[in-house]
Amino acid sequence: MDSKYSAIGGPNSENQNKHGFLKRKKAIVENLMIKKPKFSNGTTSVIEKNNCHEKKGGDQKVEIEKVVKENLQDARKQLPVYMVKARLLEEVKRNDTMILIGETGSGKTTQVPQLIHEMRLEGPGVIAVTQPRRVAAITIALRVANEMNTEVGSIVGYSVRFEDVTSNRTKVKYLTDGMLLREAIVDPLLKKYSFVILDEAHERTVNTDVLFGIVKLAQKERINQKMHPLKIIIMSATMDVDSFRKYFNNCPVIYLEGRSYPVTIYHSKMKHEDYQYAALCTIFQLHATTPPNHDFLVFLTGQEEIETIMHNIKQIAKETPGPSIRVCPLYAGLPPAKQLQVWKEAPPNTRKIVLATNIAEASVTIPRIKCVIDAGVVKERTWCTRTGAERLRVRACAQAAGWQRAGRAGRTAAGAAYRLYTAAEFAARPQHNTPEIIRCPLAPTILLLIAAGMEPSTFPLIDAPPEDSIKASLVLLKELGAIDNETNPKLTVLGKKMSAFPIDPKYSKVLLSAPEYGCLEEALSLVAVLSSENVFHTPMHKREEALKVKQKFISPIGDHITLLNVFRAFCKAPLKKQWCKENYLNHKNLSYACEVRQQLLTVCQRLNLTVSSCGSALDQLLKCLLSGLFTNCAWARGGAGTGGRYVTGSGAAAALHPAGALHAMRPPPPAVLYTELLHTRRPYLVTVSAIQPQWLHQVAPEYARRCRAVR
Ligand SMILES: Nc1ncnc2c1ncn2[C@@H]1O[C@H](COP(=O)(O)OP(=O)(O)OP(=O)(O)O)[C@@H](O)[C@H]1O
Repeated sequence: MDSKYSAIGGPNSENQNKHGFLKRKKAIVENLMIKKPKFSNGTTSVIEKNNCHEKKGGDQKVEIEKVVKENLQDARKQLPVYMVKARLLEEVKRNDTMILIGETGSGKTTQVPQLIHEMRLEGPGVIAVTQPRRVAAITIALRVANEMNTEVGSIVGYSVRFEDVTSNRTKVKYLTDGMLLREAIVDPLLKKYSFVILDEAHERTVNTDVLFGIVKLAQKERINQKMHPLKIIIMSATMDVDSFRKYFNNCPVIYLEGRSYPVTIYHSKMKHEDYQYAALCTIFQLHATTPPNHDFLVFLTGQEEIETIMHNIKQIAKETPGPSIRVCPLYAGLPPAKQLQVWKEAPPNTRKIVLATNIAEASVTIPRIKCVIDAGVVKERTWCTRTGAERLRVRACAQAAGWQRAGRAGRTAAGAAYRLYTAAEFAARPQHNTPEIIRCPLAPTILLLIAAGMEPSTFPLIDAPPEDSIKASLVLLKELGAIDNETNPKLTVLGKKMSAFPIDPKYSKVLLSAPEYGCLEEALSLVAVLSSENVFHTPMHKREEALKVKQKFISPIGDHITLLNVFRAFCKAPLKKQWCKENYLNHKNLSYACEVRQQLLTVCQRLNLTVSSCGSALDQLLKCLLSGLFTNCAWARGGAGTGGRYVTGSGAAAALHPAGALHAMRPPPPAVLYTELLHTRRPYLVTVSAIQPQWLHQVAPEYARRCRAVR
């Protein structure tokens, strides 16, 4: 491991202040002038030399496309996986279950399914390849279709939430782990598939963990029923092999050696208090010293942070010599079409800087990325079973994530990864992430398991979640009316309908109750907005102005109606982009909410629900919301101070979030309904509406009795 890198222009006493980067811009530019580090240049790959073909026309275009296709095949053949294909296929034939470990970029995700298909080992069945993230499933399917010289949606397809690009001809199907899980509800034996390849197993998302159990049971049952066998392949570059091997009955583990291109890792020589600032410094130092065709990928924690840094890069770039810069954000809440912009080639002499969360961490290849800048942090949610509070915190990511991130450089040429933390800090980190199943609410997963006919208490999991977490989720599902009892749960008619929606059961209950309150029109809009990221855009430098504009949407009833006002106004606005800009709203997130609404409406229509509007009777909408979110009530405690002090149904004390519509209300409402109990610096109720205390007794009498003691 190399430690040549010392983070350049890192924070010092002069330029450290708490007012954002713009005040530091001068310091950054000055630092650039004085210290120019010597970093090695990358090399150019065959694919890269030819990927300008789309701009040419006529015969020349056809000619160039042919060369690109040939080069794609040449590039494939150079991949470590391809080089050992005969041996690998032997192992695939011989074993029903196997674990495949290979370096990032060795060709596991793109090649293994293709090789299996080329030999027709899948027979009449389909090869499913799961990915924890939709952007990976889509881009890999596009790449593999290209390599196989076919259109995506025919032999190669993908299926992600709200988008299915497959057909009867599809033999290699990339899909998110959540989608395969949903398919398992309808067909727990996964009969359509002859292979299930679970990729990026180290990520340990709750969906992948559950799928491990589903495929294990399906494989066994298919043998019992003398059906065609189900082959299982577990893949990763960085996983905890021993526990997986034990779980899969000591199946063989195949190690692949070699990677496509080298990645040099550089660690910071000193610790950074402020990783955002260190990231900016590093971006501009590398910008000054690397050729323009070296694109950068920077790992940060979330949308707001990405947008702030994007703004700062654009400002600093105006005063910085060198090639032009194109900044591309990449985070989960970004609408899918916007996410794919990242794969568009930048114009000549322009450097692309991708600012991403961990969604770009595994599986994806963004061509031309030669420098990865890794802040080494991730935003993680943990859940407290007792209070129902979610804690959102930025924490150091595991070593496995560090390796995955570094692996995003060196995909199409040699690359480098700059870690904004020291080698000692890296060594002190845990090797793997805590599995998500240990720290997240389980009601959605348990509902899916029951819907698939599984028994939650005996379901085989690699790591069992805490017992109280399972119990709390069963109690919630019972109170939502999704199951008949908690000890030997069976799905009710309502529960079956709830499992048809690809959303949290609390929200599917809201939609299913809406016809009773005559407000499905509004409920659909509200659930769609709540399913998307923050619709308000409050830039740091225009905060006052943004808050002033927000006032026109604010409802005295609270944040839910405020959100509905925003969404309705957005739908009516003719020039949406311009309108959002003027109103400090996030156009991307509102557009995404529109797409989600359409999808949810389709499910409602399939279930024959009556879509009607409650007009100005907004109490109806709040009662309907309460039918799904009744566990999210809080009551004012005496001596209401700033923001109001509340206690939730589970006894947690929390304050109204300062950004909420009710924060300044005096006196604070006696009872509220909140969407989230979030613990950042202190516990806050987020997205809150005022309700009448007696509504809870009308809407959820059983729960109201249970939590009376707390109040
Ligand atoms: N969209 C793409 N554009 C250009 N090259 C690509 C693309 N996708 C894959 N490749 C090439 O194929 C190689 C293998 O990618 P693949 O995703 O199969 O590797 P992997 O072993 O699964 O890596 P990881 O563990 O990081 O997911 C990449 O290193 C890159 O050279």
